[in-house]
Amino acid sequence: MPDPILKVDEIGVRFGDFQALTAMSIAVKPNTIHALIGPNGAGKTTFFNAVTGVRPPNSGKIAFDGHVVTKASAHRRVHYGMARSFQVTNIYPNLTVAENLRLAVQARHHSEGWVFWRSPAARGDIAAEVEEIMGRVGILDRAGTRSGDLSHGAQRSLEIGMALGAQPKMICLDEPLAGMGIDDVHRTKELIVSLKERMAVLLIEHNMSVVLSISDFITVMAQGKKIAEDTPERVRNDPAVRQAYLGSQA
Ligand SMILES: Nc1ncnc2c1ncn2[C@@H]1O[C@H](COP(=O)(O)OP(=O)(O)OP(=O)(O)O)[C@@H](O)[C@H]1O
Repeated sequence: MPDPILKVDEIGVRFGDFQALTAMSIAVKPNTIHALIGPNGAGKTTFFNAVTGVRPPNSGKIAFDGHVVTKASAHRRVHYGMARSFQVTNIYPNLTVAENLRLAVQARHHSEGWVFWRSPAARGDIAAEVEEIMGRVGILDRAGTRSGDLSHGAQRSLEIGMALGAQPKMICLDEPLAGMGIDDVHRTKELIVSLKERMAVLLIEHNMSVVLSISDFITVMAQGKKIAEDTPERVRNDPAVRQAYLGSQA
């Protein structure tokens, strides 16, 4: 059994007097899709923010790939191999798809201290990588399109592509299917499944049929706490999970 790439132990997040997260723990294994679900306000985004360094927790511990990152900056976490789709979304709408991706790939080379990326050979490597990413996320035919002119679905694909430019060990996707039409949902679902060949995927997603069909593990949250964690099959039949969802709709 491989060690988890992400290990979160009993973290808590408080906003003033409000305890938004209480003793949340999770272990994400390499090359798996681990989904985080729960009714609105359950604390999923707060948890993501704690994991990715947007808002570090008030208590508990977070380890990523063997490094304790509980209080580390978002930048340091990226350096260790954590990516978050919208965080690297600094998509420049006036640049083309290929130009945006080139910036993402170059940023990685730069942070690796590889100062020769301006050489013709390195430029060739970067161009090949950009092309490979566009192929993977399904926007190769949009290489020359101004990013601001992309459809919503293609823009989300570009966001994921930008995150892939960092060659992460884990990618955090916050509602990647939100606002997508049926075709884009299907394509993005296939893309997410393909990601786990190379990395772990931590996913917040409200589209339950997709979550149940692609996840290896599901953690269910309600009111800032973990209420269940299991395979999709078992989570689907868990009475506490049904109660949490029904309760939220009442
Ligand atoms: N900056 C903040 N200050 C105060 N309360 C906050 C803050 N951010 C979130 N909360 C509260 O923390 C709780 C958890 O919110 P969070 O956004 O993490 O839930 P969520 O599970 O992501 O919900 P959704 O599915 O609707 O996105 C909510 O009650 C929310 O109002």
